[in-house]
Amino acid sequence: MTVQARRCAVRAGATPQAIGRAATLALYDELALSPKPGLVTLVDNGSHADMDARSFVRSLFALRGYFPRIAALGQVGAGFAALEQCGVAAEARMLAATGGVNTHRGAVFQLGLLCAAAGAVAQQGAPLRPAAVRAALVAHWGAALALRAQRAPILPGGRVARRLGLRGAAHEAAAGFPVLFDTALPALVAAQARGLAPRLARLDALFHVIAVLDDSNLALRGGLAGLRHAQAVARGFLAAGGAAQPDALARAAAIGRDFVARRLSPGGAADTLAAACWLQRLADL
Ligand SMILES: CC(C)(COP(=O)(O)OP(=O)(O)OC[C@H]1O[C@@H](n2cnc3c(N)ncnc32)[C@H](O[C@H]2O[C@H](COP(=O)(O)OP(=O)(O)OP(=O)(O)O)[C@@H](O)[C@H]2O)[C@@H]1O)[C@@H](O)C(=O)NCCC(=O)NCCS
Ligand SMILES: Nc1ncnc2[nH]cnc12
Repeated sequence: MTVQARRCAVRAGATPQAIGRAATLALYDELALSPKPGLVTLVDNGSHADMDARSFVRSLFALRGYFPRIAALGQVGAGFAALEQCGVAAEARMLAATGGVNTHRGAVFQLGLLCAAAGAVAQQGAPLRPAAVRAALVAHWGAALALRAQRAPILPGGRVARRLGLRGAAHEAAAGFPVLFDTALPALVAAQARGLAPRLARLDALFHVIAVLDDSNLALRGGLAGLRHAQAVARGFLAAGGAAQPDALARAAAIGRDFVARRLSPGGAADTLAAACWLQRLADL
């Protein structure tokens, strides 16, 4: 097979179905990571009385058709209104599957947009590199996202973020997901390059995200003080060596107990970690 033919064959793997399946797998990568301060894992509900691993698995199952669908919309150059309509319908399916519990609303938004951007890159026949996905997101829907971010937020998290002057999900998207591309993915890649196993590399990346993200879940649950506490604790964990520490898992579990005691849950950071896992999975398509 010629080099050119091999390249085409490689890109032929970047179908909306493959892009979307990678999103579902990446969300499971996130769910399965443990310990994860304040968040739901397969063995711990964190700071949540209303959801557990079953809620998230049901949610993933309900969203299994959404991510390929929105990637296909991106592939045909759909406008933001069509993406938003697709996302709203997916949210409804998610809520129906979870009995009204908000498991992946942020992931429906963040990973949905990213899948659409990956679909647009695949349509150009280009490799699904992170920089190409980021550029496609901004080029196709950057202006619409900037307008979307100006809309008065409806959700309690978005309202708290606006009141506190934080960059909530809508603003993070309008900025081209800087924490994902400039913090989460580089931290994940650097941890793997240092030889950390996948579990520890993902844990290290999660703490890098918690340390810098304006996570509206933390602000909603703990106010600005709660958000700043979580960020400071994450910085402390990283300053002590992060997930490379010999007792990293025990330290992360102790931080989890602290977050649960304060009812803190960095749901936005969890979604951003999942998106970083998804970007890495794209390289295999
Ligand atoms: C644009 C929307 C996200 C809504 O706009 P809004 O500005 O209101 O968004 P936020 O409230 O700021 O965030 C919504 C969810 O996004 C995650 N998130 C939080 N901060 C950030 C951030 N800085 N960057 C990226 N993502 C962020 C987070 O989602 C995760 O946490 C939720 C679970 O945690 P939990 O504490 O349980 O949350 P609650 O249920 O609210 O609290 P309790 O009731 O349990 O106490 C879960 O959603 C995770 O995914 C924020 O919650 C968007 O919703 C929207 O417009 N959607 C419709 C259209 C659409 O989806 N389009 C897709 C293609 S355009
Ligand atoms: N594992 C998790 N626990 C709580 N909220 C989340 N949002 C996204 N993933 C989550």
